[in-house]
Amino acid sequence: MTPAPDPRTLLRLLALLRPYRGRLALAALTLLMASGSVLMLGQGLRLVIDQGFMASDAASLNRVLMLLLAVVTVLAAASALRYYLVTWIGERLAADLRRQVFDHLLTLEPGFFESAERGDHGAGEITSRLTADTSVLQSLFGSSVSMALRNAVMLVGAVVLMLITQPWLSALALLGIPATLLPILWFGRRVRRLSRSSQDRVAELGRYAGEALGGIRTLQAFNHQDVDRHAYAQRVEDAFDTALVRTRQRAWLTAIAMLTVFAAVGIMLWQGGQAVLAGTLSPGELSAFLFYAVLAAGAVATLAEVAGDVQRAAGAAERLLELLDTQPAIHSPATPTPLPDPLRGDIGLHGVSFCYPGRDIPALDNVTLQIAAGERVALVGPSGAGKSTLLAMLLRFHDPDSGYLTLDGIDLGRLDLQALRSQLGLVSQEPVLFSGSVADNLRYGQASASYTALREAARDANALAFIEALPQGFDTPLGPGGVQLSGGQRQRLAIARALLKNPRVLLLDEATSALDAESERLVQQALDALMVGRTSLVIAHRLATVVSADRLLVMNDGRLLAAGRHHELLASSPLYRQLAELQFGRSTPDADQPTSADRRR
Ligand SMILES: Nc1ncnc2c1ncn2[C@@H]1O[C@H](COP(=O)(O)OP(=O)(O)OP(=O)(O)O)[C@@H](O)[C@H]1O
Repeated sequence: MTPAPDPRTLLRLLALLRPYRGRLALAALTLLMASGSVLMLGQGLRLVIDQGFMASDAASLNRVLMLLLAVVTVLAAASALRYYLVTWIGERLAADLRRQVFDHLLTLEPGFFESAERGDHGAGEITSRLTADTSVLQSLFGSSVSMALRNAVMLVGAVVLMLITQPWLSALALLGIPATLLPILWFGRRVRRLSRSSQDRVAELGRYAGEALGGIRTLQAFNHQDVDRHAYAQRVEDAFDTALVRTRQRAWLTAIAMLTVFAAVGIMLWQGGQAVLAGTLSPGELSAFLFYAVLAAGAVATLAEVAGDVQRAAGAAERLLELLDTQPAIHSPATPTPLPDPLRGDIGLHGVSFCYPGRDIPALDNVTLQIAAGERVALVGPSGAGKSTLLAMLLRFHDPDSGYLTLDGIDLGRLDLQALRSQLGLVSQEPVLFSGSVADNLRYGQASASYTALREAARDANALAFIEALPQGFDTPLGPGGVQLSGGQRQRLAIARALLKNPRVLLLDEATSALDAESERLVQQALDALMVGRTSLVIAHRLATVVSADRLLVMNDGRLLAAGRHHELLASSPLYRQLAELQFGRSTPDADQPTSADRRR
């Protein structure tokens, strides 16, 4: 059972409509005019029968028919305007909400989305709130609310007019309406529930097929077709069975609805007919009465249906408002400390500890570390040592549980978040490229970059040749439906993007993915160009970086175990020796290779 909607939620939704007060008032007016016109039709019917047909008065008949034509014209105009205004308001509300929610989502820290993915709602839940829940609200305000109001007005109007026409027959009708509607509503609810479960089954079919086709290479490589064919067939039959149950109920509903509605009309005709024969009711009055009774019954049925929609919408509204109420855990301070200009780019970690929510082992455990401006530092350590977490803390994707990080001696928490991030260039292991052209993706680094600047960055990142070989060069679309790039090409685009950003500090998560020797050389050259003159923290997976870094930091289980040059660590750190042996084999590379500091000299 859905809980009753919280009135505060509805009030907050109404607050969203405040800017559109004028249109709302106009919509209410057209609604009243349309409902009033419908009610007048009943009176028109009475006059046509009593003054036209029964009195055999052609002139009256014509007059009444002309009047009715005028009423119908008002009804048509008011209904069209009402439909337009109400739909406009619904669409506008959904558009406003979508923008508000998306803008707000962009301010939330990455951890929020990760915990939502791991949570019981499942991945994609937030995007579904953005599309599905806003659509529910759009249909609530775009039709359900106006339907409810229109039917409420008609119900009240019809009942009043029935009572005026014939009180005792009205009493009979008012008892008859619930008796007629109850079985219909009961069946209707069942059918709706079954429809929903039928839709769920069909959605499950879509999900299954999507996953199977999305992973078609793996599926075929493992000869999994028979299992999938069988599993899919079972789901299809499931969906069919559910649809059949629904159809059976729906067939019953149709029969019962026809039977009860016509029985009720029959009873009223019989009772009303007696009154007409006795001369206490005119034939026109009886017709108008029946018209109102059917109108009232229709209004009650619609109201019952809309009540369900409102409850569903209340759930959607609550979820959306909850999202809007989520405060970003990571934000800029009210009065941020300005970054020094020029920024040196030295970094400090002071007793930093951090544990991911829901994990009890710390990802970083009391790490203290100073990195000088311009220093090239490589982070090494086994998988899960906390290397990526350390980079993420510098970007303030997470804040430490204890301790603090500094840039040029200033606590990161005291800096404006955008100012901080504008000084950090991130090239991750599997760079994310967005839909849009190559140029659009490069301009993530610098929105206003000229074509010449793009070319220069691409050239320094060893990406120019392959970009120019693409069908439309810098304008080639990437992402879904666009051109697919290789791992090495993506990396070089990401490097060009970081070059355009021109940050003081570079955070590199080197690609471990199987780059061939040529791509690896091109990527490494590009990285070397990128690192010149900047403080760089590199998660090192590759031999070249390990030996050429100014300093290597050995991490394990979130702790910083040792720091030093390659040959120093070979002597002092058993873990490093072990890692080096794994990477280089028994024969370690020439320890006397020049470091970047040497190269600069
Ligand atoms: N988003 C997350 N939520 C929960 N735990 C996480 C998350 N990211 C990382 N961890 C955990 O934190 C620890 C450190 O992970 P981290 O990714 O920093 O290690 P790493 O040294 O970069 O490893 P790799 O070299 O494999 O990328 C691991 O135990 C990991 O399981």
